[in-house]
Amino acid sequence: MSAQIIDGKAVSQQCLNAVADAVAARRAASLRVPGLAVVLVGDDPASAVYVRNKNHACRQVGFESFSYELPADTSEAQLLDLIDELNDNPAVDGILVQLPLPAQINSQNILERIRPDKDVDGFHPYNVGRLAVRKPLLRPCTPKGIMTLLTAYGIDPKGQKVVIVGASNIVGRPLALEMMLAGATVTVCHRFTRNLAAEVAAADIVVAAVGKPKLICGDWIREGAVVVDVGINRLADGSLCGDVDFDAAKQRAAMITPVPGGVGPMTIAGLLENTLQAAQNRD
Ligand SMILES: NC(=O)C1=CN([C@@H]2O[C@H](COP(=O)(O)OP(=O)(O)OC[C@H]3O[C@@H](n4cnc5c(N)ncnc54)[C@H](OP(=O)(O)O)[C@@H]3O)[C@@H](O)[C@H]2O)C=CC1
Ligand SMILES: Nc1nc(=O)c2c([nH]1)NC[C@@H]1CN(c3ccc(C(=O)N[C@@H](CCC(=O)O)C(=O)O)cc3)C=[N+]21
Ligand SMILES: [Mg+2]
Repeated sequence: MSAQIIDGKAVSQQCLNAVADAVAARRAASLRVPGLAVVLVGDDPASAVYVRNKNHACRQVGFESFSYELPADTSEAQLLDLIDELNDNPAVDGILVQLPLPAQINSQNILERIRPDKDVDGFHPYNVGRLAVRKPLLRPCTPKGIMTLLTAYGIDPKGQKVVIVGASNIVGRPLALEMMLAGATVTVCHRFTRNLAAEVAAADIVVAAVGKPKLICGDWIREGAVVVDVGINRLADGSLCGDVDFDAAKQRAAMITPVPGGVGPMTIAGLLENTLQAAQNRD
């Protein structure tokens, strides 16, 4: 048996088409075209790829996109000034500051400076808190994208045992909240988890978000489980690979997301949906 491959690229395209239709409707109603500002500090090549993908998606849906590429030695004060400017710019509906930031900048100070209603990453403590109390406003893009992808494939986490490997603020932790909200029984694994293989083997749905190539072995996967691979690891030969040993896992899973073409495009779709939502909320 070989798993069905979950096509994140195709589902993300449907999401982007829906956003594009909404933008066209706004234009027809003489409403503002949504604007997304993306800020990149330094010249991390992987980050530059994401920024390019985001700009491309903005063009595709008809958003206005503002791109800021600041030198690696930018100070925290300079970046805070830019955030203030974007917070006050009425053409900007969403602000995304690409993480990680250089060491001289305290990321949390930056994230907390972004107006919560323009926080399309959903990383501001206000938006995290709204999700935690089950009243989400802007939801973190990768967890949101994963929930959309599962829904598109008819996978309902309600009552299922979901095991999330990774507990970061940007993926694992908010995904645990999303899954709880959806009625799953959730286990979150991290560096101090004692028997990762046993936790994964108990899962109906496994999500890997660690950043270590092939950390999750194929023979850990329960027969018939759903596998969602968030990891984006660049190998020495330049190719991309996830956190799951894909070829082995697909022999056991019922469905599995590939890397690339799985969760990554859904993150971008989630970001553009959030930006549209932020614009609608500000009308
Ligand atoms: N496809 C997409 O759209 C996106 C992909 N990514 C990718 O996902 C991956 C994870 O990103 P991110 O969440 O930012 O990463 P972080 O490095 O912020 O978090 C990694 C998490 O994994 C845990 N961890 C580390 N080693 C182990 C281990 N051996 N066993 C179990 N848990 C472990 C850490 O535990 P602890 O908390 O104890 O330190 C931490 O919670 C990366 O490859 C990144 O590039 C990220 C965002 C979006
Ligand atoms: N403030 C902030 N918000 C983020 O959402 C954020 C961030 N910082 N820092 C880095 C991570 C990573 N991330 C990805 C987004 C899209 C793809 C993506 O589009 N991937 C494609 C193509 C990848 C490629 O070809 O390189 C795919 O998986 O098919 C990947 C990774 C967002 N992140
Ligand atoms: Mg930092």
